[in-house]
Amino acid sequence: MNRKSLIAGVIGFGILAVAPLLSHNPYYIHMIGTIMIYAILLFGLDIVVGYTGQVSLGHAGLFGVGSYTAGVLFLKLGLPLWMILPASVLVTAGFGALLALPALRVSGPYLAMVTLAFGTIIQILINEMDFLTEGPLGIKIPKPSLGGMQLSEDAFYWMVLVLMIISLVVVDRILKSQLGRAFEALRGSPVASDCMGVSVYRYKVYAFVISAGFAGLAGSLYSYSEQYISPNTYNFELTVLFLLAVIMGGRKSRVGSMLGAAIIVILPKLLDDLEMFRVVASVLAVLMLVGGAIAVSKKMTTPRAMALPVVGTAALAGFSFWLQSITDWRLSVFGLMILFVVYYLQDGIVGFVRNLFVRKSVASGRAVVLSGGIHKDAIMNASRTGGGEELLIAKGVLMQFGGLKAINQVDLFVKRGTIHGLIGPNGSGKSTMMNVLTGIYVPTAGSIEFAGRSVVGRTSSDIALSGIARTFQNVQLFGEMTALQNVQVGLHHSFASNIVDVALHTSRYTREEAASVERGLGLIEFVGLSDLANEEARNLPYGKQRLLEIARALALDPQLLLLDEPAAGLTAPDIKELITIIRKIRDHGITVILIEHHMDVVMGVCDNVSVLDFGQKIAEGKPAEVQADEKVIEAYLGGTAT
Ligand SMILES: Nc1ncnc2c1ncn2[C@@H]1O[C@H](COP(=O)(O)OP(=O)(O)OP(=O)(O)O)[C@@H](O)[C@H]1O
Repeated sequence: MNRKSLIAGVIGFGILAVAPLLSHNPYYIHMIGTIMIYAILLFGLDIVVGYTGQVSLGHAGLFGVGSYTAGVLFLKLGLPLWMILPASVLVTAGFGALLALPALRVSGPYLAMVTLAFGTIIQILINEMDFLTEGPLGIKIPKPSLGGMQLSEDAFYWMVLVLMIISLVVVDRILKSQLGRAFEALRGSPVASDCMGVSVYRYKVYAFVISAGFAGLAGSLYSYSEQYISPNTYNFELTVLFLLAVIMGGRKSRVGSMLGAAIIVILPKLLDDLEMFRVVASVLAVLMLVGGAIAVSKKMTTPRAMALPVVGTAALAGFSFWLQSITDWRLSVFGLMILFVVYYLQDGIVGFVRNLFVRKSVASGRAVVLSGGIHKDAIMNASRTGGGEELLIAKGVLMQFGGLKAINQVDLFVKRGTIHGLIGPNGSGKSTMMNVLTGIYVPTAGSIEFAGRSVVGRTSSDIALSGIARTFQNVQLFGEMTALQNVQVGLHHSFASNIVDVALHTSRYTREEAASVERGLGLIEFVGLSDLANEEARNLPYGKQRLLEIARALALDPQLLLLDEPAAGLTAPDIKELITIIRKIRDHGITVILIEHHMDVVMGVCDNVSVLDFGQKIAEGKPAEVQADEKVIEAYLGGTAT
């Protein structure tokens, strides 16, 4: 956390801490308490929505599980607060796992439907299981006691504030650790994530379970806050409100979650009061006018693009003064505001403000100081045991897509410590072979052995961890992450620390994190991108992105590195540099399979070359032999071999 955020945080939380002393109106204190409770839930929901990019419509259900765990444990067993809070977290995390394990096998609209169904089932269960939950009657819970003393409204408020701050710190730490990077990576490119040994499915489930834990904590605090819980609270509207809060506040931001929580608690109340609504609509119109003027003057947008939101908010302000009563219009106005945010503030309020005022050449808040420790020899030497033997043995590999045989009975033998070229005309099956070797496709027939173990049928992440790393023909970087963070995802396997280490920043975690930064910078230096380590990957030129993919793949400490057209998009000097890099990689004992259309690269670095045409292997041998082969010249080089 930088100094400015720390000072802003201390001031903000300081104001929240003294609020009960300044305002003696219990209504407002209760309202702020509710916002803080919702914020705890939204910190967790943002992990799922903002970081892993999944849609969950089940969080009202999870919130309900947390509330009812607290309610039932109090009602039936009379347990104290210090037992009820962790129990609610654990039970809800368990329900989160129950939901996530089957649900996360699907994605997109299907996931939305499954989570929605979960929320509905929870509500029905709470209603029907009256032997446990008292059904529609609900459960009454008094304010909790601590040390034998029942907490007053103010004391409870302070407890919620402390728990919110702890939740914020824990979530922030998780998201800045290897776990957070895994969450972000699987959103950026699921296929690359799996091929870096970060199992997409497993980390989606982790994200869901962690998020459910926070929903459980929020739910149990809510039951104490309201002192009465009933099934109707945890309905579909609430789940939509939670999702909107994350989007409105701004995803991937803790401030955004707190802002979102404030909006969903305060806005409905504001819309109950016409005078208040007029004030809010007028302030919104002024903010939009000023914000729009700044954005246009900074050339971040065009006057034309700003015209509609400025006129729209001005019209809303005018409309508010024309209205006699707001009751009939409440839902329509709420809906309009939501539409406005979805259309014009897609990065939420925090994202909008950030774009407006912060000049970002560097990804916010995550720049790593480059001075000091760079790992001098960041590439691990691959084991050279029994040099010269075959590291990869593929026999009779067939990959069929419907009637098309993309690879047809191909044998491939790759010797340890060599650079093996795989060439052929467009559509000859080279990338398909890579995908088969890395578990993205399961071959229709044939066997593939890597370092004495079969690859067929294993998951991509398992294969990656066993020592096969790759780059992609269509670059698959994690675009919103910095170059260094991309490489750190490749170093995920070097972390043994768990979520507790991350939350407490134990010495094991801090040591591993520091080592991953050091090695990551070393690998970035190895591919010549040192001055771009803190740049978001999506902002790098295409050629540099390819080099970054190589650094990320090397982070896996592979024995075999598959390079899929690494020279595509590189300038002539960059290609020379690339050839040097590939040779240096081989010198570290790492075996390379190289797909490339640039013949000078293939001829310059490869020890052996296999040639594919229409899915079949038509030639194999030393580069010079292959170059002179009649069939190759006919099929691939078109008689222009030099
Ligand atoms: N998932 C898929 N479904 C159907 N057909 C596929 C699939 N993947 C590849 N193919 C087909 O398999 C054949 C081989 O494609 P592949 O991408 O492996 O060729 P390539 O040699 O890598 O070509 P290029 O040099 O253009 O990348 C092509 O005809 C392609 O359309």
